[in-house]
Amino acid sequence: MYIGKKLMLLGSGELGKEVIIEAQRLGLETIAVDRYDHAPAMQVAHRSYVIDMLDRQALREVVEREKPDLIVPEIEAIATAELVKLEEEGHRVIPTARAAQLTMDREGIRRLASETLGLPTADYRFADNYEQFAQAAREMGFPCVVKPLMSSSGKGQSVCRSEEDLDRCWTIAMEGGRVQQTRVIVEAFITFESEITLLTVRSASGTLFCPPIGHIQKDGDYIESWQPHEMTEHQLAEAKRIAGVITDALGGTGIFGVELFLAQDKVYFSEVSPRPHDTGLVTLASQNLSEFALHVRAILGYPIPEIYVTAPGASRPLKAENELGDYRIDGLEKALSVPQTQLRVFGKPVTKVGRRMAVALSTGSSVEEARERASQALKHLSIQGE
Ligand SMILES: Nc1ncnc2c1ncn2[C@@H]1O[C@H](COP(=O)(O)OP(=O)(O)OP(=O)(O)O)[C@@H](O)[C@H]1O
Ligand SMILES: NCC(=O)N[C@@H]1O[C@H](COP(=O)([O-])[O-])[C@@H](O)[C@H]1O
Ligand SMILES: [Mg+2]
Repeated sequence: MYIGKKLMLLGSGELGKEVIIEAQRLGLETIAVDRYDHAPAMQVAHRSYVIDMLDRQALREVVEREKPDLIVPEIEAIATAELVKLEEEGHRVIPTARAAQLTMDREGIRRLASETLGLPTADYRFADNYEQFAQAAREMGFPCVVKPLMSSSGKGQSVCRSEEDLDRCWTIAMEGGRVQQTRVIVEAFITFESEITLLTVRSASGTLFCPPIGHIQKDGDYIESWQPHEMTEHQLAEAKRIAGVITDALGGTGIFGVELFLAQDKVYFSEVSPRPHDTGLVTLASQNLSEFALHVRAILGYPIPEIYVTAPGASRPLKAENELGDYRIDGLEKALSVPQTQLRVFGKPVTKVGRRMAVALSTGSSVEEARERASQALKHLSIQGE
């Protein structure tokens, strides 16, 4: 068997599963790492390890044991200081160890974007304890958005609507972060018309932008995405400018999900993932090369001659409503009877409230048709306890 290089994925969820599949298509040997066993990407990788990825020593041990050519972070919560050291010692971290470190928590990336690069963002304050938090919220005004520094998919996030809401929001933030810490960010609430992810690829072919992906979020997590999203010429130009500036500052090669809010006359930078983005799952159906294929091509230094939408597409994730140790997903047959529709079932070992378990992907002759189909397909799916 020809195996070119060894790729180690740090984080092995649904996004990583697709990365591993694409890596294997180009002949790579793949290793999946995560904090729990039987994670989605582990089910398709050549080998896997279960470690606490926030533990510097555990991370070093697995890297030294496998000596991968490429270390590919898939989630934020990794001991990124150790990644910086490993990079200094000659290991290659995607896109760069500094990018992983800056985006690991909200403070690094927000200060870089706003204070160093001068990109437009919501006003914000950081707070270390309840008193500072209450003061920050009053300064931002109500409503404002409260988030733990290290969390994703909306965990620990809430909108604080009034003085009376402070206690509730503080408790949510303290209970929802990925690590035990009290520091939070309080952001001014932006009333936007729509929000997008501008997938941006840094590659041997230069910096390329995918057509914009529109999405809707509920409780800080995405519930629907579609591509392409309609934007004015001015909005698109500004979105590309912002994405170009932030991805140049992070450097390296690979795909980045640049999250932007589109308001009446302004485009705001929200955050960036230096890796495939959940809303970009739609590209599995709608693009000539998915965001996962693009990530792998870019990090291997291969050319990307063009990126285009093959058909307008939409995605709808299936989220669990209960915590179940043993579960099955019902309704696949009906969902797959919807025209131009595919499913990805992630194979996560257990459900949790709000956990994304599968996704419906549809295309159509218009974004509206694709959205309608994905929503039809999703309605057929349900999660049952065994
Ligand atoms: N300042 C804000 N004003 C208005 N809405 C906001 C603001 N910040 C976040 N949101 C809403 O909450 C969503 C999630 O926020 P954010 O992307 O910061 O969270 P996250 O936990 O990092 O999510 P993910 O990791 O899935 O990208 C945004 O996409 C947006 O819909
Ligand atoms: N917004 C970031 C995102 O979507 N990340 C994706 O979710 C997985 C964690 O899922 P889990 O919490 O269900 O284990 C991550 O591993 C990644 O694939
Ligand atoms: Mg986000």
